Amino acid sequence: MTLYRATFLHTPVNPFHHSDALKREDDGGLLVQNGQIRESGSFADLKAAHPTETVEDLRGGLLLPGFIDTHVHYPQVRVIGGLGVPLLDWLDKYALPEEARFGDSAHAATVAREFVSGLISSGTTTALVFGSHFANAVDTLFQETERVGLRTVAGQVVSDRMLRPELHTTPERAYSEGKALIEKWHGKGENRYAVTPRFSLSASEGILEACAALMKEFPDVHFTSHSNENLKEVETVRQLFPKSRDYIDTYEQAGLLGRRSVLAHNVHMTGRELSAMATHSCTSAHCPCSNSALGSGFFPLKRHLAAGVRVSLGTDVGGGTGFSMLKEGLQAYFMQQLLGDSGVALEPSHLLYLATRAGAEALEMDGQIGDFSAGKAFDASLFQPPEGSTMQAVLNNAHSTERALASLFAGGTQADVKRVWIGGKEVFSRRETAQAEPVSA
Ligand SMILES: O=c1[nH]c(=O)c2nc[nH]c2[nH]1
Ligand SMILES: [Zn+2]
Repeated sequence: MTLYRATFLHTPVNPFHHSDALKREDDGGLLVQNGQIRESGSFADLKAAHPTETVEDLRGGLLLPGFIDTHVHYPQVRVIGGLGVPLLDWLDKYALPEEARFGDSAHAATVAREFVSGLISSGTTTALVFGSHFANAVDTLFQETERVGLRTVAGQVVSDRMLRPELHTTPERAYSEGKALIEKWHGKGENRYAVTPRFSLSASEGILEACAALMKEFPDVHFTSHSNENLKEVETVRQLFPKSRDYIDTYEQAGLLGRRSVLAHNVHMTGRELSAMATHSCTSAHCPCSNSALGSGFFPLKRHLAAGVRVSLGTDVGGGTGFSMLKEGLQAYFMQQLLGDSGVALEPSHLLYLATRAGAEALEMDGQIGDFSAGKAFDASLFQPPEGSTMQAVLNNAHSTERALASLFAGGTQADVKRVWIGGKEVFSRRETAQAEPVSA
């Protein structure tokens, strides 16, 4: 066993429901055996109870549960920064031309490495990933996540209209390729499968039926898609599905909504859509950097909370601006502040929860990951700014651990991630003199 000694923070319960949800140990201890936290508390108590265990001293930084990114696109790493256009133009101009390249297996493999290392070097240890339209590229992604050890829920993206011909499939192929990927990867190591129609705009009823058939056959797979992101998209979906009551209903009628369903964005929601999401116990993945970059709008967090809809956080790379969940937390905070009375005044506890435990709940993995309670996997990121950096001065002089956490969300970047563990295995360690690189498996 290893006894980690660190200043740590976590949110074992939901701060939107419990005012004292943020737990912190200024001189804490986490006793880890076979990748699992056995005991969690103050270092002095754990040391007294286990005097002979090896101590690993992580003091000098902040140890947080690994981030859980619940909406991120594997084939969009290289289009980060396509600014200045709204969603549908952004897809045509930036995302889809790049995604069409993933039929090339060498390109898919190179970007899979860029993608996985981008996530873990940002402190993300679990991700719900929009895969590629090409089954081979999804297979390549799973090989890379398995090699590195990233906890991954991912799937082949399926569509049969309004994108580009090379990205279109048929309901029959969507079913057969999805089934083969599920049989190969779902439940293998830390990989799980998510049935992933791109969005109702590009998915006929036939594609949604094929998705539903997969979910019926494999009831414990996940479901993810986009919804209600952009007003032009919402209007087009309304015209394409005249029998549906609204956007959410296109998925609901197909039988795709449930406890393991995560819908990204949900910026433009009717009251009925929010109650349908609450009824089906699904999650909204809020992607504030993407919503800002694409001018999609303000996420109605207050209405989600009032309706009892789960909310988690996603970077939405590459509509989003990078892999940092710290930046997403800050942007979520900014946008809620700008909403005035219609916004929610987010505190550091909310930001940490949204970036960690909320994602675990969205994926129904909260019994396993998301915080530092005993029984959870040791998925953790050590934030320790480089010597001489501004962030080091700020953290070293913070008046409290909670203030340090707020400062980390305000100014922390990938450069501040020093070490990352998944299931007790170190998957990233910053080189002090060279570019950050993942530790190979
Ligand atoms: O932010 C987004 N990124 C995408 O790639 C996409 N596809 C459909 N809808 C989308 N929204
Ligand atoms: Zn997206």
